[in-house]
Amino acid sequence: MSNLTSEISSTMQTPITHIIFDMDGLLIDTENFYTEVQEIILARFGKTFDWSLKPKMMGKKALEAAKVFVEETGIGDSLTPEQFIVEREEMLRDMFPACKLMPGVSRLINHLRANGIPICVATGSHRRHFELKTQKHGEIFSLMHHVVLGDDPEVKQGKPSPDIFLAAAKRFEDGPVNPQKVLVFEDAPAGVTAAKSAGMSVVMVPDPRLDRSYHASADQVLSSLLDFNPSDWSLPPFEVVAK
Ligand SMILES: O=P(O)(O)OC[C@H](O)CO
Ligand SMILES: [Mg+2]
Repeated sequence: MSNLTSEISSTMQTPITHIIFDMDGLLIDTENFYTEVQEIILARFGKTFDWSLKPKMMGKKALEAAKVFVEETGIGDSLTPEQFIVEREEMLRDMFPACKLMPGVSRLINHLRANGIPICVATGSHRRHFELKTQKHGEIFSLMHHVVLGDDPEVKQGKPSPDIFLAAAKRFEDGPVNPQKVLVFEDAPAGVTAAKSAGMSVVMVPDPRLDRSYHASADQVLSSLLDFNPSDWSLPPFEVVAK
């Protein structure tokens, strides 16, 4: 995989004080499960699921993504968005509990906590999926100050609307936090748009299969959280391990 590490594209006016993490595809590898299940469903209709459709779905609330899926694949006469969700659900609920943390998550979260940087999660996932996905990752998620879910009453519209990030910025202990002081980590184009619309800075960690044209609105693009350098954002540096 080529290294994507890019220079920060905007000049920071205000130092970053708070961090918001996306979840699916950023903290945990669940986006691959969605892809796998959608491939299986489309195969039934003699069609293939590919990476031109994936970016239009990822990061969005379930029903919004389902509508895109049936419309764009032209299977709307045979499967409604609601039926698609039911069919997908049966497979996903068995897969989610086995999800893994993405590379670099543990090191980064523990580092930010150890340095007193307030952190939280803003995910399009609803409560039931969140519980399944985090079953084995309680330790990491317990380090988050709060979690805002896609079915939260304050999240009127899912990503790419800024609702979820603005709600997340309000709920920090010392909130509401000025969006200019917030750094968001995202993998999805809809999430990057949502964070930029909220007035926040964004580090994008995209799947390598995502077309590079989607990278343009992020402030920094990385191949992996392992490549994140806190000093780029005037955050406390990782400790150098003595040899
Ligand atoms: O990427 P997230 O965490 O906002 O999750 C969104 C959906 O549940 C999956 O695309
Ligand atoms: Mg995501």
